[in-house]
Amino acid sequence: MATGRTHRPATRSRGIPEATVARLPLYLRALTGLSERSVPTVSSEELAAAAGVNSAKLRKDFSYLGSYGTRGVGYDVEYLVYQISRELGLTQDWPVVIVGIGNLGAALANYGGFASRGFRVAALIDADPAMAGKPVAGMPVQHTDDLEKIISENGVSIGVIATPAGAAQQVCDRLVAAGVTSILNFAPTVLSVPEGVDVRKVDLSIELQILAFHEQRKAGEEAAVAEAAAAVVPPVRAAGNGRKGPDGDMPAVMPA
Ligand SMILES: NC(=O)c1ccc[n+]([C@@H]2O[C@H](COP(=O)([O-])OP(=O)(O)OC[C@H]3O[C@@H](n4cnc5c(N)ncnc54)[C@H](O)[C@@H]3O)[C@@H](O)[C@H]2O)c1
Repeated sequence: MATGRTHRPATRSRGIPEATVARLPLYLRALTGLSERSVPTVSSEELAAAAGVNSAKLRKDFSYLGSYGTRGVGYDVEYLVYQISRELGLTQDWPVVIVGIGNLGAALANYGGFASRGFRVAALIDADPAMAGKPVAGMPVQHTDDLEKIISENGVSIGVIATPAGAAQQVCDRLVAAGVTSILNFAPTVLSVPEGVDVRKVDLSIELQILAFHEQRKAGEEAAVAEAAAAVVPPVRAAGNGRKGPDGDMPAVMPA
């Protein structure tokens, strides 16, 4: 659901294409589910179905990791979890700051899924002085005045922006100047960043608009099918025994 804007080339330095990198979290999520259920091995077909990916694509993706599975047995779930986590850099802890602790920022701060995936929320930052010191998700909100200090003291390289759109570029510039090199942007605006800084944009309304497009197309197709059905001339009854078939009007024996 994230749409990426990145300054990296389409193929990463270690030869793993960006499209493969984008699918690794899907495999990891499916594998984590299997691991939690203590499933020891999984076939490429099963894993592909669980991740919502084509199995040939999955095998090709895993070949970049040097993982080929064992014929008749499949892939070792735990080892694959380790391999993908290592490839994504999740075997280390990533401190993250969230800037803009309104409705969305607070919801993100309260989301337990970051920590379980190796992302530690190191600080919550907001420009509203009235929020400073107030606890959200068990942490005191800190004022933007201290943004640079917080980034440097916590060695933060990933920043999450959940401010209004009008403030996002300025927040982004400060994060980048303070040393952040990856940004997850929830604000509905396009951010400009220097070379070497990765930006991922999440916009649920864009996802909904895409679904609306498909809904509209489905409705159009249904209308066309209904129109075509209405236009069909009833079949001519076969000359012959005059008996009706099991479908009522249809003759039991269709004319050649
Ligand atoms: N991507 C999505 O799918 C999605 C979904 C919901 C909201 N949003 C966007 O997320 C953003 C936040 O939405 P919300 O409903 O939480 O808004 P909100 O008004 O509840 O919260 C915004 C917070 O940002 C703070 N803020 C404002 N300027 C700031 C600055 N310069 N530095 C630091 N903090 C600052 C405010 O004090 C406030 O606490 C909006 O841009 C909204 O459009 C995106």
